[in-house]
Amino acid sequence: MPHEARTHTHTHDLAAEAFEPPYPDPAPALEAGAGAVDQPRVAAAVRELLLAIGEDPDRDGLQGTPGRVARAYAEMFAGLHQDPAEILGTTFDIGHSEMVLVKDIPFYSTCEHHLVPFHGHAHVGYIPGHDGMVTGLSKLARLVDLFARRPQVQERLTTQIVEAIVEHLKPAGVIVVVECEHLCMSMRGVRKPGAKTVTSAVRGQLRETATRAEAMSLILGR
Ligand SMILES: Nc1nc2c(ncn2[C@@H]2O[C@H](COP(=O)(O)OP(=O)(O)OP(=O)(O)O)[C@@H](O)[C@H]2O)c(=O)[nH]1
Ligand SMILES: [Zn+2]
Repeated sequence: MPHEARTHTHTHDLAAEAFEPPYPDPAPALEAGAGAVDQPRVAAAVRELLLAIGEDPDRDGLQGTPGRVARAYAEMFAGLHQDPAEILGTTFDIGHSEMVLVKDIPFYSTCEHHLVPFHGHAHVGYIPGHDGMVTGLSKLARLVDLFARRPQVQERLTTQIVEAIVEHLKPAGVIVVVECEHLCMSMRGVRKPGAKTVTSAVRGQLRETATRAEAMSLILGR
């Protein structure tokens, strides 16, 4: 199983303890969005799907499956109905102007091509803007989940996280690195279990060679 998210800051005076724990975290925002997936419609479609693959949706083991899948989809696609502004609306003015990085954030997403999972870790770092505003550490992990809980491709997931931070935190720089295994490449198709795809998106000061190298060494130093 994925290891726990860890946090690096340049200075020890950043009172990380004062914030919420970065991960794991109950997700009330997830429940708020769950109602927006049309569960009866999903259940009807799953029943149809079972018939289409040659199964009997009325046999004992499958009777509850359409409803179960509908509830699972409400959770897995809740991010379609959530607004990043609500997550990143909580900011703290602590006058911190050094890099903050939450790394090894585990997540699960769904490949939009095959509707099977892809999963891995996201590393999210930023340098606060001139106003020194930071967000709660857990909010970065929530942001990853928000965009992961949609039909996705890894590249878009990566840039959506970066762009949301740019838009809502107005930071001096942002870096997001995402590493995943795609089950559509493992369990079917080309069948290469263990192959990892790494994507990154970088904005602002973190594009500069030295700052970027520092972020990457923090991300890679396990
Ligand atoms: N760029 C990108 N490609 C992805 C992602 N997830 C899945 N894919 C790829 O999407 C492609 C879809 O290709 P198609 O040829 O339309 O579908 P397919 O016949 O099922 O392809 P195979 O997986 O090669 O069997 C595949 O190459 C997948 O590996 C992703 O997050 N990013
Ligand atoms: Zn796929």
